[in-house]
Amino acid sequence: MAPVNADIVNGSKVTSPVKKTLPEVEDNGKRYSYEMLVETANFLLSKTDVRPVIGVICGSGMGSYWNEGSLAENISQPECIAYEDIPNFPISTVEGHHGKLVFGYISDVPVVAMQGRFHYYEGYPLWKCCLPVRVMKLLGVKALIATNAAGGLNPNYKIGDLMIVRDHINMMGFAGNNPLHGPNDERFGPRFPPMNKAYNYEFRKVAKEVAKELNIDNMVREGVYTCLGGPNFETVAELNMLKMLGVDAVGMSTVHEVITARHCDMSVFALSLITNECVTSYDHDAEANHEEVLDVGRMRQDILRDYVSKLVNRFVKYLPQNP
Ligand SMILES: O=P(O)(O)O[C@@H]1C[C@H](O)[C@@H](CO)O1
Ligand SMILES: Nc1nc2[nH]cnc2c(=O)[nH]1
Repeated sequence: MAPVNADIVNGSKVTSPVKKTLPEVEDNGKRYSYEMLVETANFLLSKTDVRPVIGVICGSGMGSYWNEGSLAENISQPECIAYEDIPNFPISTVEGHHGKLVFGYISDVPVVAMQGRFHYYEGYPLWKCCLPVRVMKLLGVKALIATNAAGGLNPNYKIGDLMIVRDHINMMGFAGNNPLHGPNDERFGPRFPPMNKAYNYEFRKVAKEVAKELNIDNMVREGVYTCLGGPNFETVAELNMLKMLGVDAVGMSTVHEVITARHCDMSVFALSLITNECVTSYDHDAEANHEEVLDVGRMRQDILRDYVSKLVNRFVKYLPQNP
């Protein structure tokens, strides 16, 4: 047996890249009330004059890391608020991830973008990962655009493709892990919300039209996304099971955000960037890795920025009007 690495055992010379002080993510079962989130929303409204109608969640490689050309970095008249300065907000713990809300304008539409999202694998319960979605609702946001990086399971998908999410399979929910688990506050939405129209039909239709206009329809697909808890990537057997279930792309986010958004009656559009091919054979040498995810994000950031900017401009006419 190989000798134990004494440097690690005695802890004196550890060179691990892990941050020395890990952030606190435990919530000790404490839930945040409607009133606490109103306080958070009022704080944000007091810091900016922007009154966002569309919320954007930037996935890995789409502005959640420092990418100058990304969508998040190209919001006009930006006003940024760090998560750590926002009352009741979690903080981003993913190494290299930004953690800020960006208020401003995309195609002249007032928006708020999350530059860095919260993942279950960071240690946050699902309801806390989705807390910003409820805050967006209280800010007046009517539609959510959630983007993510995902592994392509559909054999026709290529690295760098974009997948409009038609539907999802809530794998974590099958095991009872749901962002709506626990007491329901009707001020957000009903106890038993439907999910069969989770991804807005008009938005998906417009997204396909815009893909044609931008001449990127050859790389834009439409399919089913699933979220697993992560942080490990999947085994060959797991991926083959998901394939049988009809999953086209696999990631670690979005599903719970979409459930939370639909619960409070926001319209939803979601887009996956296919960053890697899911390995469904034991003969295949490739291994999924986060660097590849980021590299493909960088490679596609200009296209994503232009695509999502145009979508924001077109979605605006489908937003529900105030009574
Ligand atoms: O935030 P998203 O869903 O884009 O991030 C995916 C899932 C993991 O955080 C990461 C894996 O590389 O990409
Ligand atoms: N679960 C999962 N998340 C990803 N995010 C980017 N690629 C992948 C993948 O292959 N699997």
